Amino acid sequence: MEAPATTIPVLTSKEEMRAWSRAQKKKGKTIGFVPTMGYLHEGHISLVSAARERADVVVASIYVNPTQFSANEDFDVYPRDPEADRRKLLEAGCSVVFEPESLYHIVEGADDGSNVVGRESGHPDAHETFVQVEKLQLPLCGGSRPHFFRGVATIVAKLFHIVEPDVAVFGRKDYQQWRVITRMVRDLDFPIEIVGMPIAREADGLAMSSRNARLSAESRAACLAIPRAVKWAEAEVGRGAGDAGALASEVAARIEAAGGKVDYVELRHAEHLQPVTDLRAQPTLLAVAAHFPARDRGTVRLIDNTVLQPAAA
Ligand SMILES: Nc1ncnc2c1ncn2[C@@H]1O[C@H](COP(=O)(O)OP(=O)(O)OP(=O)(O)O)[C@@H](O)[C@H]1O
Ligand SMILES: CC(C)(CO)[C@@H](O)C(=O)[O-]
Ligand code: BAL
Repeated sequence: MEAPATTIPVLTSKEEMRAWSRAQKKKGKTIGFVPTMGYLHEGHISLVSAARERADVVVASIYVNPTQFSANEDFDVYPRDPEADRRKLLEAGCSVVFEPESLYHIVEGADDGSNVVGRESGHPDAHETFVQVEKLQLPLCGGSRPHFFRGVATIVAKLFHIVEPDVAVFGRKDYQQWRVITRMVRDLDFPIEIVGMPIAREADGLAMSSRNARLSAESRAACLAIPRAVKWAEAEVGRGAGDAGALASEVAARIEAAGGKVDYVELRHAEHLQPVTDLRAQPTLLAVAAHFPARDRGTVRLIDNTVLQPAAA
């Protein structure tokens, strides 16, 4: 009997990754794919498990994608721990990890290599092709991070071309991202099934997120106002509340009262993300983003959401 592997194979170039996937396909295997930015937690592992249930082999990628960050965001301090990530992925039954150094065209000697929005190379041969999901990318996280979904859709399209998966798994913590990718795949005919998995939470209710590691101790306690306000909203709508504006104001007030700085609290159609006013008319996405002080510098921006089900008539 073959001894179980003690390390996970790490692929670092596009060519190696594509060759691995094509070799699997030749053997008749289906490929599941979990794109991540690393610093993995149980939320990511739930996506790997979901991919394993749906495909014969599973690829996870770890790549902190510069084009979805602006120059004043946390690209440089984004938490990283590739050794721990590889151990967790091996344990979770992932087949290989794709850890490219850069996925953007580097012009030798002319490029700073960052591609962070606002500090890209101005070289005429630099990367300049982007995917935009024109309307779905605008509200919510796209409002406060206008560069964000352009970067996400572009890197996910590139990763799909390199990994060539049959199924790709995303978390519904990043609800709008899941909708944007689902729309991109439909509109651009990627032959890939997109799966959205529920939010994994800490025991006290906080949505798991790599960025939680940057919260100060005080913020870690205070930010529980977010999941508590989300739960309160679920109960209110269960009791028959219908006024979207009033519900959003109260959720925001609860987060601000705990010391958070609200970025947005919005109620939108769960599928196409258009604003809604009557919560009794359809399942409605309640999406929240708020800043709490970080332990190093600045703030940590946390997101959470739920789909509110109207009370039975
Ligand atoms: N708590 C969670 N439950 C389910 N899926 C999650 C959770 N957190 C992240 N994911 C999913 O994992 C994938 C990779 O996300 P990413 O690596 O950015 O992790 P993250 O914890 O969301 O990081 P960040 O703190 O930057 O938002 C995405 O599809 C994301 O939605
Ligand atoms: C999908 C993704 C890996 C693209 O960089 C990222 O946005 C994330 O981790 O959610
Ligand atoms: N999980 C979303 C990645 C980002 O906020 O950049």
